[in-house]
Amino acid sequence: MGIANKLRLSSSSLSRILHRRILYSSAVRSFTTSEGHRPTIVHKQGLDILHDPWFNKGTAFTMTERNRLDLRGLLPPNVMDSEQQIFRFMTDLKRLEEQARDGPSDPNALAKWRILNRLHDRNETMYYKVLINNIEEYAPIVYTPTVGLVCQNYSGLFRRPRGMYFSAEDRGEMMSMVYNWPAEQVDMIVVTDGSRILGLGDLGVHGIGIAVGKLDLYVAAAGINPQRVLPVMIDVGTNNEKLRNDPMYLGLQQRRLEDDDYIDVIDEFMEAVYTRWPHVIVQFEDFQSKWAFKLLQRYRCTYRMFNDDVQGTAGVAIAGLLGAVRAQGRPMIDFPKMKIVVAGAGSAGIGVLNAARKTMARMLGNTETAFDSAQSQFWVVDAQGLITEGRENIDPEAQPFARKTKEMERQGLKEGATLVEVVREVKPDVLLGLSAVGGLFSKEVLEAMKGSTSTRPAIFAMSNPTKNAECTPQDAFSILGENMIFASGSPFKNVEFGNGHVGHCNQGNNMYLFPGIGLGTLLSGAPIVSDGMLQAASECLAAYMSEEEVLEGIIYPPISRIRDITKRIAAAVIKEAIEEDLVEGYREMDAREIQKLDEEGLMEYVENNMWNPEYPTLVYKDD
Ligand SMILES: NC(=O)c1ccc[n+]([C@@H]2O[C@H](COP(=O)([O-])OP(=O)(O)OC[C@H]3O[C@@H](n4cnc5c(N)ncnc54)[C@H](O)[C@@H]3O)[C@@H](O)[C@H]2O)c1
Ligand SMILES: O=C(O)C[C@H](O)C(=O)O
Ligand SMILES: [Mg+2]
Repeated sequence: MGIANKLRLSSSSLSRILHRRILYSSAVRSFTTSEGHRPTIVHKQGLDILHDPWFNKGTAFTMTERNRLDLRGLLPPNVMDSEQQIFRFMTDLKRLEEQARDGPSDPNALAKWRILNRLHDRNETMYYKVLINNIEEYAPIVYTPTVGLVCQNYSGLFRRPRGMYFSAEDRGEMMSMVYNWPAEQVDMIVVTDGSRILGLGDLGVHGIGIAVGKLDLYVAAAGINPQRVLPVMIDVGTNNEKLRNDPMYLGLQQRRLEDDDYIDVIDEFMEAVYTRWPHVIVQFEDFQSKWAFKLLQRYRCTYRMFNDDVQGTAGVAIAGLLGAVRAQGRPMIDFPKMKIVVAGAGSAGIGVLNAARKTMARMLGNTETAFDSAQSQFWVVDAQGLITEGRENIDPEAQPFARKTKEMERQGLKEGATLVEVVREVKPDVLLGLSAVGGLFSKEVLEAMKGSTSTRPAIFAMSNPTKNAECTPQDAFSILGENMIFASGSPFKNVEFGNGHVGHCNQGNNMYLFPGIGLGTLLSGAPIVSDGMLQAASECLAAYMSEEEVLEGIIYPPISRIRDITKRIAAAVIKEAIEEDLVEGYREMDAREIQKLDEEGLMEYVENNMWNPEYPTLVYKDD
């Protein structure tokens, strides 16, 4: 009996296997003959070779090979030898044993991530079906908070590369490198430089995990076709000394580029991707605040881009704050009366402050006095305490929110006052944290919130991941009582009071906005993401919760409804783009056809353009 019969193989599978064996034996021969390094001929390039277990060397491909085989940009920049690779692998293996022994609160989180990641590599359709059908259970694995742990352990977890890497070493090469990506069309890029990953600081090239996680939500929530998403890591070095000295680190082991050197790299990246994919949308993610604002200003009028931490977070926070107003049984229009203390004046905190001030001013009629009046509703505390005009070297982004010294004196507060002092004196309606400092809302601070003049004080502990949350819902409800409103950036369980009542823990995370902003922008064809489009997204989220829900303290939807809310947000974004005359069409739909759609038509248009994880029938055709 022949081998094919024995194994029940078709003749074509058999010839494929024999062909591989021939290649393999010739590969082995070439490395074992006395001639030493005689090259092996391969007939593959790019991702095909990385996905071929016979030829793949992963991070051990030399720079010459990366150039010769069109691999440039498809691997993290640090070239390793096989000894280093094995060291990395073994360390990871041992770490798994340690984690099982002394692991974090969910000892299975990383194991679940590994299993899902392997499925992602094997079968995209099945992966997204699993994710969509179990989004509540697995969003915390592929996204916040586990994605933070993944980035922290990325040198060990790295298996198959996903996405593209552009590094400081690639200057002058990016325009050609971008063609190494196999997809002819890319709709959505999420890019990071790894400088501020969640509240975990500078994780350098390992920050790629956050771009992968955000794009998972683009596919799961917004139905962006997974063949048309691209996670990108721009490696300009790292200021994390531990990583720079770690032999397992996958990125450039040098300090971060600064000033014009840094801008040149980002400019070159933007030019390269927009040259190949002129309609792509680029979401900037987890850039340290000093660059987040500058890059946003630099690109937002020329490219279809937005910064999720600045703009997405702002929209989600506004929707939640309006929910907190409604939860008091008051109309949204009462928002300008809210006193808000914000802890954290970085990219997220300032983004929220700017948007909240704008929303209040608009509600008050957009006059100059309206603007001043809105401004006086905020007290901002950063690492150095309350920000006042007395602050030396004040960050220009925070300057507009610096309180007047005299006015603060009247309130019994001075420059640098502590958070607890500010809360005690101001008695705010809302205490909102975007500080990345876990436990910042201490017992003392929460006790001070008891003095709030609101009938339903609200705590927004928005920092990620879980251990960076300013407080837990248990802490907050136990001190402030059942009536308060609570939201956190990472998911927590609701609090049971034991009397049949439940303290709702809302997840105030930009995941409720960015997928809809991206999808709406894509389907409208708008050349930029305007303030109006962002505002429409935020208003849509704010209006999503019913009166009964908000009165129960539910101010954000459960994640199980993320696909529905995303669809509505996308439609609202397109509607606003139509009103602003920004629509330029998408694929076969030209601008005029989109402009004619009514609300129902818009929803249908969005729904029809969302990818669903269904297997298509495949038919073979020779080239
Ligand atoms: N929930 C969400 O959707 C969401 C969105 C974006 C960012 N975030 C989280 O927000 C956090 C901050 O992000 P960022 O980009 O603004 O970071 P950042 O580093 O730019 O800013 C952090 C700010 O916190 C301040 N700070 C530090 N210690 C403080 C203290 N003891 N008291 C008061 N303020 C203090 C710093 O001075 C700085 O102004 C991160 O944990 C991030 O994960 C959450
Ligand atoms: O990534 C998240 O979960 C939200 C946000 O973008 C963050 O940086 O924390
Ligand atoms: Mg972020």
